[in-house]
Amino acid sequence: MGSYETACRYFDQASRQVGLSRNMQDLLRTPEREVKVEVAIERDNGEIATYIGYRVQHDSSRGPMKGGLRFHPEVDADEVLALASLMTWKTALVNIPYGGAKGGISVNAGQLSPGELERVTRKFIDKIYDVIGPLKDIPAPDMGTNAQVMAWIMNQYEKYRGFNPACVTGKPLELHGADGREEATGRGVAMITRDALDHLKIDVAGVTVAIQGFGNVGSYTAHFLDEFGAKVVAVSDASGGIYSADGINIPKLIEYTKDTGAVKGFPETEAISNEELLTSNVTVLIPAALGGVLTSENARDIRAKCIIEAANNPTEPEADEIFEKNGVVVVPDILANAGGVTVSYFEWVQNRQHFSWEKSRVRSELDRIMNDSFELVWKIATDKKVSLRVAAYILGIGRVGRATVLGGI
Ligand SMILES: NC(=O)C1=CN([C@@H]2O[C@H](COP(=O)(O)OP(=O)(O)OC[C@H]3O[C@@H](n4cnc5c(N)ncnc54)[C@H](O)[C@@H]3O)[C@@H](O)[C@H]2O)C=CC1
Ligand SMILES: O=C(O)CCC(=O)C(=O)O
Repeated sequence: MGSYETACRYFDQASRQVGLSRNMQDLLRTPEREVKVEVAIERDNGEIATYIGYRVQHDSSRGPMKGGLRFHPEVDADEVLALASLMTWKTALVNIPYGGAKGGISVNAGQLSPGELERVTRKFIDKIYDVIGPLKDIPAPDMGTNAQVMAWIMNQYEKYRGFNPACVTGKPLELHGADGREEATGRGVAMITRDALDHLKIDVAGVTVAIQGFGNVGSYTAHFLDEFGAKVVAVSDASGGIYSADGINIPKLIEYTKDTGAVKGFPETEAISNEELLTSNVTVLIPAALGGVLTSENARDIRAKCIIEAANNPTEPEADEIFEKNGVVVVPDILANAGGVTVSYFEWVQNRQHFSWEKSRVRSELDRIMNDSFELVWKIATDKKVSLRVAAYILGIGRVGRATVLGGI
């Protein structure tokens, strides 16, 4: 099943619950604009390399469109559309004044030199600068991109439009970034994990956790869960996984990966595969890498009581049904990983006001929004006797639907 078909299946389930008409469903699910561009650069060896870049602007009924930019070889039009639609429901769920968008380039960023990566980024902005902007569509980091890439985006955009830091978020602190954005998605995932465990009457202290992916989101999730006293026993990245029944020393692992670039070979752990990580004997499983990793093939083997979707779109609908039947609690991506876009919103607000906040303010506002959103979704799920995913979509779709009706088309 394609990524967008998966996203639509979840949208359809919630639409049926709220009794959305067929015409309204068509309107809400159809993207406003899909952009596909050639991104050609000269490589360091003088050869020409051509990549394809995408930006999908899904919905703007609640405000400028917002969403990350992914550099990964598997990026394609279907995946970017799916991710853009998730952004629409996510920004509505946490009630920040944005619509949804997403972008990406089908490229293996790890195989490019810093200079090549910069040229790819700048060329992409040359191709799309006229459709993005602080009041139109604001990119941010996602897989394979970081604060440096956001700095190049800002600089390139400003060559056309003049000083305008609110045109992109997730920037370095020295270039109008928000203190707290880098950690925000992982911090939000950890907060939501603690909220879910509280409702399940499980103490976060000592709870066993497995995390797939140890990039921005996975490593900060591990950091905050470790601070809360959880026992992270398994972690993986694209190079494979590591396991320790006694719990992995997360601060040391973070230092180790800064030096080596991978979790592989971390002392006092045993090597496991990514598939073994997913089925390891833990209470909490956190996919924090690619989409589509929990499938009908492996869902019955998952032993976790609770899955927190830090990654976007990690669960195929068949797997979701199996989890529901087996009583596995799944906190959906549009709630679990909304901390990143929430602090992106704070960064944009600061840039537009030319006034920066203390990190303590960023953290406390983030924590409040994440906790309030979780409680609201939990209540809808309980009242309507639906899964947390359907409840999260009901909340998001309801807000987008009402804005669309009030504003008109
Ligand atoms: N960066 C952000 O603020 C946000 C990210 N997300 C989602 O979180 C997920 C991770 O994003 P980031 O941490 O930003 O990306 P990243 O590029 O910083 O890290 C990705 C991690 O996934 C690992 N990985 C890649 N392929 C893998 C594979 N086949 N098996 C296991 N691990 C693999 C990489 O080695 C790396 O550790 C994505 O699904 C992204 O859409 C969601 C919300 C916000
Ligand atoms: O920070 C942002 O604006 C977007 C983050 C993102 O791409 C996501 O939540 O999936």
